[in-house]
Amino acid sequence: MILVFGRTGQLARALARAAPAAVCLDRAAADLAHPEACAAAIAAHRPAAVINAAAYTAVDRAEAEEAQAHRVNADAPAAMARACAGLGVPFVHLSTDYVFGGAGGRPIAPDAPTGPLSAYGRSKLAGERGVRAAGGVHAILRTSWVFSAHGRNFVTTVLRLSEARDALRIVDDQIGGPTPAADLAAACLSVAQRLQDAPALSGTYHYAGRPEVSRKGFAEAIVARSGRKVRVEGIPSAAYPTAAARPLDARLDCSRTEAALGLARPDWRAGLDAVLRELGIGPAREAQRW
Ligand SMILES: NC(=O)C1=CN([C@@H]2O[C@H](COP(=O)(O)OP(=O)(O)OC[C@H]3O[C@@H](n4cnc5c(N)ncnc54)[C@H](O)[C@@H]3O)[C@@H](O)[C@H]2O)C=CC1
Repeated sequence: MILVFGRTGQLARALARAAPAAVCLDRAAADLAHPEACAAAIAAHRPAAVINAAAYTAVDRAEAEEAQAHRVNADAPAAMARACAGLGVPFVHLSTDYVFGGAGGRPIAPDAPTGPLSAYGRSKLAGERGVRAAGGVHAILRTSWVFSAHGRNFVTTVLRLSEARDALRIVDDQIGGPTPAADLAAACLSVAQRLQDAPALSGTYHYAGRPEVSRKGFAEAIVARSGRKVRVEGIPSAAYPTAAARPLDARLDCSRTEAALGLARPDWRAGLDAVLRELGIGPAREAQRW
């Protein structure tokens, strides 16, 4: 049995859909603000593998709640990783492009120097370190720009705003790889399986959708493929101040993931069309811009 921390988030929902036999724990069953409760849950369920799909993901709010973000994103995964190491079962943990500064001008390799710009990024980086320090069989999957039909994400936000406005102002100087939650879930399950057979594959991997795109380009694709009529205008990040700074160039180099794990990068356009179908929005037949 696979044990999943998280039940209502984007990734957790996609995991539950892809692996109906998985046991998914919500906050009432295991609150990541109490790391010892997470370790106890692992001991109680004695799973074959553990995937941590829960996290403190309120990037801007984390600036004012760094201690809480650290507990959830660093202390809890470290406790989970130690519990997994004790049982000898693989632990799959999710991390983020926000552990990087994003000024490199080229896709970022997994062993590139980190340099988070935000409290959220620092908390996720500390989580990575805690997971590695536990010394067990593990994979840290860094991903970016996750979207699905559920919750607040870039796709659902653009769709919501496009109903109410004539024009959207979207930053055009941030680039990255949008990642469908469904593909990310499949990747997590695949990695969990591979680690059971080949623990030496333990390590840090990048998994993000392709092709790389600016936030504005992503918004344009959402508008076009959903048949909305709203205009998309580009603005610099400097014109859209947020509490937390974001990396401008968050392209993740995923070649190690492809070579070592056989996981190809998902095409986010296909994932976007699937999300639009799930939401009953369409048709996604506008002229392909790529
Ligand atoms: N959403 C994104 O664009 C990105 C996400 N990630 C990472 O991917 C992973 C999955 O993210 P999503 O599914 O998009 O996040 P989400 O925000 O959709 O879901 C997070 C889940 O964690 C749960 N949670 C928060 N605090 C908790 C606590 N104290 N105890 C128990 N559960 C708690 C929430 O209830 C929610 O169900 C996370 O590790 C996140 O840091 C990485 C890069 C980008």
